[in-house]
Amino acid sequence: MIKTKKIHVSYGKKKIIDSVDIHIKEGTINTLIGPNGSGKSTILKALTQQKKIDSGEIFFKQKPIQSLSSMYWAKNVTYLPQNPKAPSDYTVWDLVSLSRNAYLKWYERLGRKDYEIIEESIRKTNIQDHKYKLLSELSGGERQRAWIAMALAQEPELIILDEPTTFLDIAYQFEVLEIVKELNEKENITVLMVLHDLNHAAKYSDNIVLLKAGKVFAEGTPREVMNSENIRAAFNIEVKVQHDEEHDYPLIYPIKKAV
Ligand SMILES: Nc1ncnc2c1ncn2[C@@H]1O[C@H](COP(=O)(O)OP(=O)(O)OP(=O)(O)O)[C@@H](O)[C@H]1O
Repeated sequence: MIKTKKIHVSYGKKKIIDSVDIHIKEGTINTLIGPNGSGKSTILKALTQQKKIDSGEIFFKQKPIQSLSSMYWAKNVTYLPQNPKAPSDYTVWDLVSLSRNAYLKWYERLGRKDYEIIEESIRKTNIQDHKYKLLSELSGGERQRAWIAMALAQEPELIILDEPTTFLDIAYQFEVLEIVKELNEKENITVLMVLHDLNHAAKYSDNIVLLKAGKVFAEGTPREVMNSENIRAAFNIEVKVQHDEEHDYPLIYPIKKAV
């Protein structure tokens, strides 16, 4: 679905992303991990054309992204930044309904199908009890679900999430990631996200891209990427990685900072 070929990105004279190749297969969950400042958000911004690349190519379904119209992009790809902002007088329903604009001509109003999709998105993200509440009245976890409902109502093929679990307690973190997994499995939405929690990345991803200083240090399945050598080299910490029979993904136990 997305393929990058040797992309380079800078801020001013400072090179941030250095020859990065990423392959995102349709129908999979992909996670970028890496230390602070390794370039995860910058890659998401490059993929969503908010940050110009110096060189290289980015393809969405084999087409160069710069050749795609903003309307095509709005219908197919949703990007949720780290701290998405909406007017404080918006209710959950108002927020979710915004997504349907991509499907309407300027003179059209929401139709029956739009209402159905809005209600369904609210239901699937389990936020129906709060749908007429102001966003400012919600907890962090509820607000995050409202944003995911908005993303879903857009009926995208690809959802891009930058740290969707930041500021959430452990229960909400799981809830949000379970919703993401469900959207992937039931709606076949491809997911690309940034996560900081290595165990969450290992549990929820089909493919992990480990970044270090703007380069891809390792890429592959959680089992391929999440080993103590890779984690030590990228994060400078000692970890124990366990593969037990019960879990089909590696469990990572941080031990201490590496010396
Ligand atoms: N607007 C900007 N102007 C200048 N430098 C920037 C800008 N945004 C990011 N950078 C720099 O680019 C580098 C990569 O930042 P980026 O936000 O992509 O990293 P990240 O891996 O997402 O980090 P974090 O885990 O802390 O969110 C950092 O050194 C950062 O200081």
